[in-house]
Amino acid sequence: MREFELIDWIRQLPGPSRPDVLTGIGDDAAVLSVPAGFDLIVSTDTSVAGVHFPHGTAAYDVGWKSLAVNLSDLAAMGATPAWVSLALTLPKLDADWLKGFFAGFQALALPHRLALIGGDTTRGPLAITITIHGFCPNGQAVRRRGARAGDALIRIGRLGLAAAGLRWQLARPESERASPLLDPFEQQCLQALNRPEPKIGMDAVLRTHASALIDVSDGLLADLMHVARSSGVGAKVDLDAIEEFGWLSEHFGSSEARDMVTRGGDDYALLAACAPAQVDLLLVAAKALGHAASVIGCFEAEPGCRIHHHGQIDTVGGPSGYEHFT
Ligand SMILES: Nc1ncnc2c1ncn2[C@@H]1O[C@H](COP(=O)(O)OP(=O)(O)OP(=O)(O)O)[C@@H](O)[C@H]1O
Ligand SMILES: Cc1ncc(C[n+]2csc(CCOP(=O)(O)O)c2C)c(N)n1
Ligand SMILES: [Mg+2]
Repeated sequence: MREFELIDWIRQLPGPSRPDVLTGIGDDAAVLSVPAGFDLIVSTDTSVAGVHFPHGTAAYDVGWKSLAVNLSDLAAMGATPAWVSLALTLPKLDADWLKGFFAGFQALALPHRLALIGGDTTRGPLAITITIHGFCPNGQAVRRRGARAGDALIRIGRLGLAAAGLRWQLARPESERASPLLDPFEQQCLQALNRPEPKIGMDAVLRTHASALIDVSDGLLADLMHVARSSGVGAKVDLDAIEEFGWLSEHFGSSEARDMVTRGGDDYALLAACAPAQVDLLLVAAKALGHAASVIGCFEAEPGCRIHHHGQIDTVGGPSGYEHFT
């Protein structure tokens, strides 16, 4: 297969019919029409082999996760996704790998009516960069900066399981990392790492009831700190309210479990600030879509983040999540 054959093959993959794509793959640039009354919401995320996913990860999972992390950023704005562009850097053109990658990519793109509108293909160490575009009714995107003291802190999605999955995955030889794990809890954690479920489909509810939103990519505390700082408030997290902490403690002990839940990252859960009167509406909507959702703390006037655990209060200092270049 050659570069242009690959692009022709990508072009004929099934996609949703979207009248807002005036020109898609095949010209110097895509031509797109933003519906009247909506803001365009845009986000980019790169996934690099050995950095964002272990070497040896199944091609399907690489395709799924590269798109899932981008969908998660749009969910975290209360936006409805519409278009993606895909920049692929590949060490070689391997037809089987590409079929697997696009099967994983399409498994998310098709049900969410996402059109692939263009991209770029180059040779180099395996890396995937996706730019995702979506819409929000004018002025209604949910920002990081709207949390108020007294708001509840809600999580939508599991925390810490992906970090455990990463631990187990990195302990296996590269050649075995594309196969499932036998133990059901280990397999659940591996699934959380490789196939994060973006919290798409509750954008309207989030726009109505969330005062601030973020998705957890770097770690619960790191991303919570972004919301707290942007909003000019502080936050408290009750570790005992996160049931995964108990599950992980059984496997790793409470100190490592706490690190996985609070600093592990790769969760792609949403954190929402929400006025107490609206909490139940948000939780019901999230659970109706099958997501784990609960109140895990609250926002407070005092700046900084505090963790409550067994009646003890710790103030968060130092690195609180994943950082490149450390
Ligand atoms: N190289 C860059 N040039 C311009 N803006 C950037 C660059 N890298 C990041 N940004 C911007 O900085 C802000 C924070 O980026 P970051 O990658 O931390 O996003 P995030 O959504 O918090 O995290 P994640 O990428 O893990 O989902 C975003 O507005 C992003 O667009
Ligand atoms: C092999 C391997 N090593 C480490 C990790 C953990 N990890 C990498 S990037 C990141 C934060 C999100 O990235 P970004 O901030 O670039 O969006 C996390 C938690 C992984 N998934 N795979
Ligand atoms: Mg984000």
